[in-house]
Amino acid sequence: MEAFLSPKDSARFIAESSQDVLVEEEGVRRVAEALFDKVSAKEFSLAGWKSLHELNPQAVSDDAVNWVFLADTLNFSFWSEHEDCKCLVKYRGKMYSGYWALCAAINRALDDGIPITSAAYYATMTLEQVRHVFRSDTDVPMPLIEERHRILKETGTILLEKFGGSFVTCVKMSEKSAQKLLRIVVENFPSYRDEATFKGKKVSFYKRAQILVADTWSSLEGKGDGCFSDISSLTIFADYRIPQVLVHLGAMRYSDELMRKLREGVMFHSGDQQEVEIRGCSIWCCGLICDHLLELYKRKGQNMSERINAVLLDYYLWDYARDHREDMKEIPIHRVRCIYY
Ligand SMILES: Nc1nc2c(c(CN[C@H]3C=C[C@H](O)[C@@H]3O)cn2[C@@H]2O[C@H](COP(=O)(O)O)[C@@H](O)[C@H]2O)c(=O)[nH]1
Repeated sequence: MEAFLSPKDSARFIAESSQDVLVEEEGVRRVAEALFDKVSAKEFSLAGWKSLHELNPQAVSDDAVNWVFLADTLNFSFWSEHEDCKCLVKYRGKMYSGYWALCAAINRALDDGIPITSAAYYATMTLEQVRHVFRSDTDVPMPLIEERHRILKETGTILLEKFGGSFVTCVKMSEKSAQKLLRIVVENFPSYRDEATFKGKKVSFYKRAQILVADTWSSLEGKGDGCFSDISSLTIFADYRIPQVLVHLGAMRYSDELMRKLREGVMFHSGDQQEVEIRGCSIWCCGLICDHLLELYKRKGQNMSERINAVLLDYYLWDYARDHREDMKEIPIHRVRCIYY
């Protein structure tokens, strides 16, 4: 059977023949120049994963790695039909939305003595128990709760049967290779197979699998089993926020026809040509931004390959998008209900 192109090769292929999404070379250069002084900031650092995000586990431990595995297994589709009517989770006096609502619900369950990060527990949860753990503090529930229940059972069962119930087993099997861990995840856990067919070719994005490897790297602080020698081989994670911020910053552009559909709130389906173009061009665009950033430092005699990679660029842009929601409201997200991002 024909193999899937890697996310990087998929992005190149998609960007070369994309019709409704364009990577703006001049915009890429401008974004790289604007980020030049940010590279040394904590928002662009591995340490920022913990220091900037109070809900992320702060310890270097097996529990933290299994927390990351659970969070990234459910890390998809948080957008709501109406911005002012969405799932919110209150945790320790603070309201969280979107992806952070998921993390707040996980930590709320742990505080309540529910072993939600243990595969032995989530492999056998009932739908009612899943509804309770991920309950919203508004009358808008977390989207796709039935799918989340199905994925918890499937993923938990596989982790128990093949890896002794802990994602740490997978990490150790990867022998400090990000690509090997990515392969272990995609080959063993079906819900992570974020793939499509584009103009006759089998392409992949592996958004949740790649962010799982990245978050594992961050949780282990890039040390010990998490000292991935090839972490720079990952691409950014093609979600629905990164495209929005790339268009907002002028590094990417949508055709008038696509922008009209986005503004009308048209629902796309995973694998649609325009949806694949948005995701593939986002990956390609960020790869070019990284390349240009490295080049700018190289011209100053500095090799920044340890400080600049797609993971850290992604984290920075994603957090930027979170903090500039109001500025970006003219650029609609693309709406897909799926389990991949
Ligand atoms: N590309 C990219 N996509 C990311 C993340 C994260 C969370 N990572 C955080 C954890 C540690 C890091 O420091 C990050 O701060 C979630 N998502 C995706 O966004 C969407 C949710 O958006 P909203 O509805 O606004 O919450 C949804 O598709 C989700 O899968 C990321 O980092 N990069």
